Amino acid sequence: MKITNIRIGEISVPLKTPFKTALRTVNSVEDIIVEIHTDTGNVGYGEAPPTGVITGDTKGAIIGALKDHIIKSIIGMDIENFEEIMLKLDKSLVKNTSAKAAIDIALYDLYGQLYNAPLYKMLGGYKKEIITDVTISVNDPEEMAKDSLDAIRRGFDTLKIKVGKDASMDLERMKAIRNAIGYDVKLRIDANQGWKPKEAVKILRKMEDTGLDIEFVEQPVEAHDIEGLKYVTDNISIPVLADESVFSAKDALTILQNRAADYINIKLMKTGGLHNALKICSIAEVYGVECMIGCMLEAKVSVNAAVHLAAAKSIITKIDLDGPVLCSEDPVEGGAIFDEFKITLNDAPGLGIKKVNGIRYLD
Ligand SMILES: C[C@H](N)C(=O)N[C@H](CCC(=O)O)C(=O)O
Ligand SMILES: [Mg+2]
Repeated sequence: MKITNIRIGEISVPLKTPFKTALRTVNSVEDIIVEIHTDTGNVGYGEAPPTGVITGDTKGAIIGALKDHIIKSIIGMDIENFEEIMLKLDKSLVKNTSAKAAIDIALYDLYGQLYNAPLYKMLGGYKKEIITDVTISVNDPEEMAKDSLDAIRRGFDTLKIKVGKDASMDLERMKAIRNAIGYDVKLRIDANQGWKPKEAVKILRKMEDTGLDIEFVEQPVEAHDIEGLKYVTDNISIPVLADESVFSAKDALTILQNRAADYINIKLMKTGGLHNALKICSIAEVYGVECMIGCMLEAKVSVNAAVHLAAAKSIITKIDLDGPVLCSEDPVEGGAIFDEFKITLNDAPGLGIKKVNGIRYLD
């Protein structure tokens, strides 16, 4: 199964409501899609969202990385030589993890098709169904309480609450939500780097003292501030999950060796795809540290790949794969079925994607 052509396109999918974090506000998913075509007539699909404030990858940078570096380095190669293709992909240029992830995902899709097996079974096949949380955007406390109640009515039993914007309001936000929803639903919070270390400890201790029952706090401080992350982890009881601080397997090792966080959030757009995400799973297994699998604002192609990984690996115990349910439309035919909180895999080969509708080709 030789790679004969790699096509690049873009899709645009409006969100149901604006997505707001401490880092950005977004109204639609604007992602790059890749199709890897082979001499056997198979097509592998991949996707990359431009999340400049987190990965540094803009739309132009993703297209440039694909056209000027990555495609040239793997065209003509045989999917049977999978390890060799992955080495070429890694070495094609530094950083640019989103462009690499799009290609890595499409290659794994073809790898599954080559051996006629669904990807989650090839990676471990731990389960076939997973349950995701849903994100509540950062707004004023009343609106967040209302959005949380709506999410519970839709069946979600775990909410990921965005905080870290106008820090003085964060305690009020969480009190308003807890008062509205009661204690049967899990609340995890994500500050998206919005606090300083001492400020984070102050706010989180108040949340502890108020009995808000927070499952964990995600990325309280700036991504590069590992010392600050450790300071927060050492000084509160709520567990800390590292997100923007961990891109590579080496980053994960540094966090775990220093006990700078309690959990790791794996995202394919940070790792450069599944092959590096698998390395983080192995490191976490060695340390006995559970992982979350997350996504950026992504449609169903790349989130599908994350679903396969989540279903394959027992070390992934927390799921934040709500990208597709935040979208108002689904451009993807085939693949996993997203029914609000419940995500069910099927046993079609690879990712099981039949078609992506509405692609505007850029080649
Ligand atoms: C969409 C997902 N639930 C999420 O919250 N991801 C964010 C980053 C998303 C983005 O800005 O595109 C995160 O975990 O920080
Ligand atoms: Mg996060």
